[in-house]
Amino acid sequence: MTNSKIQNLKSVVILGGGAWGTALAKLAAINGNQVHLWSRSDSQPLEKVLEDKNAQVILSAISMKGVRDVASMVQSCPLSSQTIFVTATKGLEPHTTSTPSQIWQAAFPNSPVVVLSGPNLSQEIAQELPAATVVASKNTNAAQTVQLVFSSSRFRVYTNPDPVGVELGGTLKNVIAIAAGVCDGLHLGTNAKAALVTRGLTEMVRIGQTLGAKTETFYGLSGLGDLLATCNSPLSRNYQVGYQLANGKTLPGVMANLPGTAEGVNTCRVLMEIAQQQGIAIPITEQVYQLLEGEVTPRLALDKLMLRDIKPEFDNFPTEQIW
Ligand SMILES: NC(=O)C1=CN([C@@H]2O[C@H](COP(=O)(O)OP(=O)(O)OC[C@H]3O[C@@H](n4cnc5c(N)ncnc54)[C@H](O)[C@@H]3O)[C@@H](O)[C@H]2O)C=CC1
Ligand SMILES: O=C(CO)COP(=O)(O)O
Repeated sequence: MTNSKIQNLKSVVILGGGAWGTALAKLAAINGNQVHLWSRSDSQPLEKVLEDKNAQVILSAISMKGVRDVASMVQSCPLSSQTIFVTATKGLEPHTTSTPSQIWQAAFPNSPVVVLSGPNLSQEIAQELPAATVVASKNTNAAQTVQLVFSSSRFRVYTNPDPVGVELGGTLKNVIAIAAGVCDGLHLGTNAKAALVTRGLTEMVRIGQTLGAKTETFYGLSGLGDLLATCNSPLSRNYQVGYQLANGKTLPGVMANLPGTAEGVNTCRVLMEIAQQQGIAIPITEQVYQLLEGEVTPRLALDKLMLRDIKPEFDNFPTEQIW
């Protein structure tokens, strides 16, 4: 272990004993950090764990529906103002449309908050396969501390100064992954899949720009990288939702048998609210939404996308570059 790593050893508490929290706890432990994985089935209350462990880094891998409750539980615990919060949740809160990092930052306005997101299918990480991720924060020192906590020979961690972009990349791609599952479930071929994923990225960038993200971030690991991983893997729960809907299953039937959380289902609904409020064109998300609501069949959703009004490829292409 290098000197910088030894100096950086931290007391890390991971919140959420699901697939991702468990995988991240193992990654943090590789470097010799003291790691405690807390879940609501833990025999010890959260307050006691955070106090006993003197947590320096608290990472939340709670699914979106539980983030606000868990953040307010943590608020009532005595913590040092130096504590770094890390959020690894990929979702949006219904009605408030808040991202998980916004919820954590509002709960702890004086503490650094870091977003951890990337192409990280937890089952592959549990199998000890190599992967890379991004830790993003406005607080560079906090991002670098978290980078050292998780970096190892099988997990390469990059820092990034655009937490909004990194968080939205991981969140928005889940909706496109549902569409990719439909595409594969209908056996539409490689051309169709490439078109879907590429236009999906355009849609992600459009939403991201409206919500204050940097466009370049979407072309990195947390955007394109995660989009590629999730849209191409049957290990993705979001992909599975789309694949099984295309094979005639109902949404309640798919959700009942899904291992863990498919955040894209809820995210899609929140995105429709945002798009309507802000006037953003998100045609793929709109068809995924109608499919999830049972308003269209997978085939009709495809036809509606293919037969939209014809238009230029890019919204704002610099005219001097057009031949
Ligand atoms: N599994 C994966 O490959 C990855 C998942 N993620 C994201 O991480 C988050 C968690 O994903 P998974 O671990 O796969 O889901 P999961 O469904 O396996 O686990 C979710 C965890 O959240 C906890 N939780 C939910 N509501 C709670 C509440 N009110 N109080 C206390 N605990 C609560 C559950 O008990 C469970 O431990 C999701 O937002 C997901 O998108 C991100 C990267 C990879
Ligand atoms: O975010 C993920 C991979 O980076 C996990 O995707 P799913 O939630 O679709 O399984």
